[in-house]
Amino acid sequence: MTTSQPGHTFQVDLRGLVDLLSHHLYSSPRVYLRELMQNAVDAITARRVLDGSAPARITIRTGLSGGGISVEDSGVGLTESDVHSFLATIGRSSKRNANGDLDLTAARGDFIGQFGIGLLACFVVADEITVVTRSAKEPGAPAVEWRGRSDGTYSIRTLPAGAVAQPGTTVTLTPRADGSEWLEPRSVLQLARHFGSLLRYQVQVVDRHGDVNQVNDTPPVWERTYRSPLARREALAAYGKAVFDFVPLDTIDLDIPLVGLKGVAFVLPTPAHPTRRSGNRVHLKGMLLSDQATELVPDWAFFVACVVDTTGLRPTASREALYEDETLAAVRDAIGERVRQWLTGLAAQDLATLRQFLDVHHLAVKALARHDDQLLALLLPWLPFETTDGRVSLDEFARTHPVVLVTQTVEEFRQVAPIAAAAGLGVVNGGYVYDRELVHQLPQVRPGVSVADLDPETVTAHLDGVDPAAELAAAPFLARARAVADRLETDVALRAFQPVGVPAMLVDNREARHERRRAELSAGADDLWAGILGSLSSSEPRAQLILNYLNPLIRELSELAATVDPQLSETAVEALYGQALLLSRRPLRPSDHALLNRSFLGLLEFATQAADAGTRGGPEGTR
Ligand SMILES: Nc1ncnc2c1ncn2[C@@H]1O[C@H](COP(=O)(O)OP(=O)(O)OP(=O)(O)O)[C@@H](O)[C@H]1O
Repeated sequence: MTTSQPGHTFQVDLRGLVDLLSHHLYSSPRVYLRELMQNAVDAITARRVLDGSAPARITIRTGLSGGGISVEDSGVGLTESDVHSFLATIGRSSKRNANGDLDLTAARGDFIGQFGIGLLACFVVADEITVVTRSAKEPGAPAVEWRGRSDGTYSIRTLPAGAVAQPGTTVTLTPRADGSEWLEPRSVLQLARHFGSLLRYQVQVVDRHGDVNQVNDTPPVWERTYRSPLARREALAAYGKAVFDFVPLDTIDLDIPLVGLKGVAFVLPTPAHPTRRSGNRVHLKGMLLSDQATELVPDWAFFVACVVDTTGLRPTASREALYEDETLAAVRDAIGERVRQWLTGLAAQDLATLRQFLDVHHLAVKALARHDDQLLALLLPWLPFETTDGRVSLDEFARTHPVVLVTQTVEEFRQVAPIAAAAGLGVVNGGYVYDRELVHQLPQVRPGVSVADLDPETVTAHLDGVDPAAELAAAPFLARARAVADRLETDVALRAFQPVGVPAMLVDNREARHERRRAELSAGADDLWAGILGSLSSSEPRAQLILNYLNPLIRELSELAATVDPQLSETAVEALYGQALLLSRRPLRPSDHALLNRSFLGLLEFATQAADAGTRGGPEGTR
């Protein structure tokens, strides 16, 4: 029979707990200074609830003897019993309500801290923390000195009356052997500026010579008053340059009262890669929480980098990231909506900036417009595409081409663009990511425009036929050309097209290419596979080698076919095929390389023989 034991309480290994919370919660030792500044800010906030005119000063002193630093604040201070219950009890915080529960309203509204563990971060860089404090709530109570050590022990003593002149707290750190670099004067000033640039109370760093450096520059640049909108824009741009090291293309004001969020989205002046998102800087009540908060803006808005200060978002316990909750999701949506409004505003009133923006970020906008009908309607006509008329907006293109043809791949576009353009067809390169999908959505936005996929037959159909007599005269050459092309699974046609300089064009589509690949495999396969591959054979159109009758070389080859060495005609056809293949800019297969090689060497041989024959037949002594 089991008997239930009276309640036991967990035992805590203090050394282990201190080690866990100080060394393993945070990503870097540097957060120690953030925790100290944050406690100082919270203490001043608490004192100002008692006395609205109380001083609000935070002084960080560096270069103390032994290499330590101290952080002194004019905050609310602690009585002896406060010290026992808050400083010396891990996990207890004065920033919760009386019954010990987290009073979220007060903690979020007024204080930065809430967990009761922040001070322990100092043990990453310090062996000992000394807190000398005098309470503003009980001015008659003596000042108290508390010494906490990284092994989890502490001592406490009351100081004689008059030892501390004013209410407030001074926290002093004695460095650890391996943490002293973080307490060096230069690191301290850098860290204080990094974390504290937007803190609302004055923060100064004073070195051992008494030189004073300001840490913060309040109010934030977006909350100041300016002579003119231009002066404001310039100030924001200068701030963007200082923080992100780029001059923004434009700035977007952010203001979400629901979570007390204000700040600015800086539009990147150069293209950003969607997967390499810019780091947003999130301050919580002035204190920098993260400079890598990608979660603050929707994925699609990767072309902005934000700096915001908020009172209403929750930090994780390490205070290095935002807590992912519904509020954060709502903030993300609100920022997305603001960026969208900015784009709408540009389309309505500032086309020059819109064009500048699209030049840089069209890819981002294309990604976004696919899922956003409003934005699609707004921006699709302005988006630049590669077309047979050059790089133009779809609106411009559709004005001159009532039927907009779009290719499926870049190589299809490369292959047919010059010929289609010469034949009066309007083709858009749909091979880049999102482009084909977007072009097909154009009729929704611009009714009356029609969009169709371009197929090779459309192009061939638009090329002029050749006069029957000329075709007849070219019959012997065409017969030889067909024999060669047949081995390459290709048909041959004679047409007249521009530009004249192009002797032959290979019109092909994906199905035809698959068909050729299947034939190649089937030729090299054993009986079983050849049978299976053969059964997959389809009657899709083959690739077409279209010879240009307007081209002088083709004309000569067709006219002289009867008198030319058949071997030369065949090599010439192979060379034309090879050249058309190169023009199509398609990746070459080993068999294509072999063909190019063969035909080039073949032509060289014919040329050498011809030169040789010419020399022999020439006057004596010319050799
Ligand atoms: N400079 C200070 N002035 C007055 N009280 C302080 C000061 N620093 C710390 N304290 C007291 O010590 C308590 C514990 O501080 P600690 O930094 O560990 O946690 P916290 O600030 O309450 O919460 P968090 O872990 O979120 O930072 C605080 O709640 C506060 O009561």
